[in-house]
Amino acid sequence: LADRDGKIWMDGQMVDWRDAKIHVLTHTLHYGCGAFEGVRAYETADGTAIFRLQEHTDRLFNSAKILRMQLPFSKEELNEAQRAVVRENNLASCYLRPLVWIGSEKLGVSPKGNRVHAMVAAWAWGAYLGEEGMKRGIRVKTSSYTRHHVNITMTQAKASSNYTNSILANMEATDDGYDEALLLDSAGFVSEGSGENVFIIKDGVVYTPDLSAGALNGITRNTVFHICKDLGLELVQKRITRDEVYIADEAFFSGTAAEITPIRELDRVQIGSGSRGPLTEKIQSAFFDIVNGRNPQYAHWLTKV
Ligand SMILES: Cc1[nH+]cc(COP(=O)(O)O)c(CN[C@@H](CCC(=O)O)C(=O)O)c1O
Repeated sequence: LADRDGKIWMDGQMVDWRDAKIHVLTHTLHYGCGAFEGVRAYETADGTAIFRLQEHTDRLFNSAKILRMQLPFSKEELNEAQRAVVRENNLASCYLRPLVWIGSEKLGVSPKGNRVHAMVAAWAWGAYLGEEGMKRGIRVKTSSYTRHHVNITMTQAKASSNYTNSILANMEATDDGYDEALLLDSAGFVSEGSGENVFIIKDGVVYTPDLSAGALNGITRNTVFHICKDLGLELVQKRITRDEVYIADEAFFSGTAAEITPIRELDRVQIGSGSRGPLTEKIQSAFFDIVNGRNPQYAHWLTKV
């Protein structure tokens, strides 16, 4: 990803892609205390627009607050940086990665006195879990790694350091021939995927783990809440067990990168028909209508670049 043409917004300046470098003694590189966002821009009939930009920027600032990082830029500056990066790279649709990190003034556990930096990059990124998976559903394995306990890492922060847990879970699952991992919390209840929130559907009711299971408060998860309301589907947040997933009629992941990705089996147990379920398809279709600007009710969620 490092060797390409383009521009990256870095600490207030638009720099050439290949020049967007940091020193090897950068504090976050060693200790992982940084925060990031995953944001998507979609091509609408009215031009390219970033989906729920403000919510993502709000979460980035909340993540930084939780990590006791004082950001040197305002929310407005970060919003404008994201719009500019999409324009500067002439991207009709893309994935944006804002990142904030702690600089290289000194090492040692305490980063006090180190400068806090910010950057935004954007690039074209298709179906996170594959086009086929979006239609047919993917194969998921319950991870042998436990999702963070809510007081071991800060699960409402999209913190870089939280992702070693995700990386290991995802690599174990794909090494075992699956598409993604599903992590349980320290009490054994379903939490989320390595990079997604999870939903199941049973007898027409949509369920998702409540946030006490350590899942990130996903913006796409929240978008699904609105879609369920629009479709007249009851949505319940509750503790979910792995065997409730086995006997569900449908299941899917939600995320900015993953969008709405159906799950067709967990641990080689087929879920429902073993393919994308009918309600999942309705939710997925409603999602793409919204992000592509075809649903005027959600025009306020789209920020033109
Ligand atoms: C752990 C986790 N849980 C839930 C979500 C869904 O949150 P939201 O995007 O606000 O609906 C994401 C986003 N994962 C981001 C990073 C993916 C990556 O590979 O990096 C993303 O989807 O952009 C997570 O990383």
